[in-house]
Amino acid sequence: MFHTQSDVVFIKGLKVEAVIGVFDWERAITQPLLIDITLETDISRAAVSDDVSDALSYKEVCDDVNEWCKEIQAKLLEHLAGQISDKLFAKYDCQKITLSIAKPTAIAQADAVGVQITRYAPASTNEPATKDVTKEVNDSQADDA
Ligand SMILES: Nc1nc2c(c(=O)[nH]1)N=C([C@H](O)[C@@H](O)CO)CN2
Repeated sequence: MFHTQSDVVFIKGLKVEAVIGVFDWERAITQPLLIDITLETDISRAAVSDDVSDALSYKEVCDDVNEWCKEIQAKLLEHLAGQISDKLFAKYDCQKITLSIAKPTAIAQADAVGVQITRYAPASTNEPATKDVTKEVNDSQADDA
């Protein structure tokens, strides 16, 4: 089958205040995060109907991501990015997600530091988009103890 279109809904520079970081002092404060998200999704229906209920609403995504960042309170940006991408695939009809999360105040000598991930929708929407490494991590932490 030939694909004749490729559409995205994007969010640039979403500002979220959340607990994030590996150090003890970071667990006691909130820090700003700057988040960019690109969701590959078919916009044909919304383009014809002009009805937001047919669209993947960037407003709803912004509200969800803001809430999830505050809830997750991740240590690593990698963990936060993986969790958010899994949640986005579980809730929204999209084929591919590119997500970058920057910490603009983490390193004084840098404008921002962060991670960017690209993930494709799992074959079944019941599966997480990221490989489940929970057992590997638990086993290796048990070995270290
Ligand atoms: N690849 C990463 N490196 C680092 C992270 C991170 O989340 N991913 N986090 C930290 C600290 O929390 C740092 O932001 C404190 O300044 C260090 N490196």
